[in-house]
Amino acid sequence: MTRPLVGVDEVTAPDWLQIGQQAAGSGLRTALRSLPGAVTLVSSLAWRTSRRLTLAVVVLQLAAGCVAAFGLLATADVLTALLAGGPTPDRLVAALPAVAQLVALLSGRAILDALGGAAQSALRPRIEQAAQHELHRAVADVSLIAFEDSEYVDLLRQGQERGVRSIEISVRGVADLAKSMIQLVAAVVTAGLLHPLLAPLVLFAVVPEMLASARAVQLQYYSFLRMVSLRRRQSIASGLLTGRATAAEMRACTAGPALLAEYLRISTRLTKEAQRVEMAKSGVNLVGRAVAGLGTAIGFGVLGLMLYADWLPLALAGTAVMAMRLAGTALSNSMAGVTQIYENSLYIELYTTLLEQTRRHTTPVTGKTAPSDPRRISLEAVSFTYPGQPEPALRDLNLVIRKGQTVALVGENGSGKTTLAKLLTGLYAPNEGRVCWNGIDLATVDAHTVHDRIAIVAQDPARWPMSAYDNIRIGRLESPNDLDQALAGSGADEVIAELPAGGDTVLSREFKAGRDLSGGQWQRIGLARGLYRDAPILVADEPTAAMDARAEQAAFDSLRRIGTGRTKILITHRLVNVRYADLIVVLEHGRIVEQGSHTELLARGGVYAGLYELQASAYLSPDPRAEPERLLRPAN
Ligand SMILES: Nc1ncnc2c1ncn2[C@@H]1O[C@H](COP(=O)(O)OP(=O)(O)OP(=O)(O)O)[C@@H](O)[C@H]1O
Repeated sequence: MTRPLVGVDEVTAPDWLQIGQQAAGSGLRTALRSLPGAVTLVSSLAWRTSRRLTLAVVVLQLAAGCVAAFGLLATADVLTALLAGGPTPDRLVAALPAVAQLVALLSGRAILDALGGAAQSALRPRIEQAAQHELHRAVADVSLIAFEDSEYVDLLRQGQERGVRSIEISVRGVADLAKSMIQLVAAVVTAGLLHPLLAPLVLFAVVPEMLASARAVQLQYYSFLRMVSLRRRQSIASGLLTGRATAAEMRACTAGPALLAEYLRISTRLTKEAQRVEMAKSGVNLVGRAVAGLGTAIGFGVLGLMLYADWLPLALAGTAVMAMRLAGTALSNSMAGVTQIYENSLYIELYTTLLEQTRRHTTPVTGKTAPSDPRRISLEAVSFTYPGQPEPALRDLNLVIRKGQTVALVGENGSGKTTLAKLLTGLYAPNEGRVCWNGIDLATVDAHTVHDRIAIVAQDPARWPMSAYDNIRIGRLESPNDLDQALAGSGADEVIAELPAGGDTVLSREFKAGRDLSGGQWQRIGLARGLYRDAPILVADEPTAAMDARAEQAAFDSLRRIGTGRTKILITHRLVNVRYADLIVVLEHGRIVEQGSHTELLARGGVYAGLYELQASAYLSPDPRAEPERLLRPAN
């Protein structure tokens, strides 16, 4: 097989996939045992969503089932009257009260069915909304590091897409199952009342079909689990082919045909798998139906024998046939309900697993708050490894930052600057050691109280599909601040002045009247957001990488000007901008190799001095072409 162009062919299945495989591979009995869990989840969600509607659905279904039983008994009365002795007109007249009763019952059932359907239709979207809301609420609080765990991210997508939809579908399954079970009981009891032998007879035909459809569902789910990784690659490839982010480079690199071929390769494998599963399912269903047909024939045979042996009057035999038909329909409807719930219960399991994992990735609420204006931020023997990575990104770090200091984190690509900033601000928790504010371990306080004290200006700021003003205000929506100061300090005022509707222009091309910005313009908006947030700790991670020289100068000037009481952590590769920092921390391969002021570090002549001189010489050299060798030599 050729090496995939997009992603990798996953060799090890994610943990949540194995949970699903256990469920799908454990045979019908275990599968049936998983039903109560799904029914309970759906019912409790329904109950929490709307007690009134849930009660209405239950009562109406129950009533419809009872009416069906009485309908059967009324049918027996009609047939008994019609098949009794005497002249036909007399028999017809005698049957009239039972006929009227039957008509009333049939009409009643139709009304109950309609009302039950209406109550169910009103309940279903509400349950879906409740399930979605529960999930969103849980995921909104999940620790940031969870998004670095590819298994969790995959489970999140699958559980959200399929899990929530499956809950909605299962509501119908549960309601149908309840209704048809009631009808089935009514039919079996009525048949048993007519003759005890008739009760088991009505079940004969449907059991094989039931077993077959359960097996077919298992096959389908197995296939879904096997193809998860491939399906993810398919959706990524499709996004690359049609997405805006890659549109320009795809054309400029003429990568379209290669991506198209990759998409075709993946989708062909998926199509073949789908065909294979459909064939297997058809085979299983065919066998089930053949055996079910045999069961029906045996049922009718036994009924014929009972008539022949005179164990049953003809009128009751007629009712028995109707009871068999009702039971048959009810049983196959129950089976459809069971199948629907079973099929969806496997996906609902994804939803519940997702909720569990989300809670596992969420730091429990302790009720303790982080210091509101930390005087001292300290790292004590901190190490940090990204989930699933063999090597730590940061090792054994010790560092103290004091309130009001400007601290610059410098180092080559991948040295750990961004990761360190995330640890200092409580966005990530260390695997070893402690990150403390005023001596309080951040692991012991509620995460949102830590987040409340920080502002992040990212290199690639979030591009909210909102107005330009709201893109800045989202920095602190709950307590409005001085927008003008943030606009002027970041240069975002110049960006907004050029927008067609000023600050009210929506910054997204997904909307007709929306506008997009250049990378540097977005950085100005991101900086304005950070300034507007006005938090005691500000992290600026390559905040000016895409800005022009004048904007960069202005941005660093305003970062320098902002409140002396605020602690600023700057990450930048342009060392000219960090000379004024109170503390410069130099990272190499996840370790702090130097720290001190600009003058101290230059005097030391170490890594920082080497990097600084390299950059400075690039500007100072009268003719850079004359000595390219020296400029490119790594610092020692
Ligand atoms: N999400 C992630 N999952 C796994 N490893 C990561 C992740 N993000 C970063 N790393 C790894 O952690 C190390 C530190 O990365 P980090 O982004 O902190 O470096 P950096 O110094 O900020 O780099 P740059 O200057 O390029 O922004 C690198 O080896 C990087 O490959």
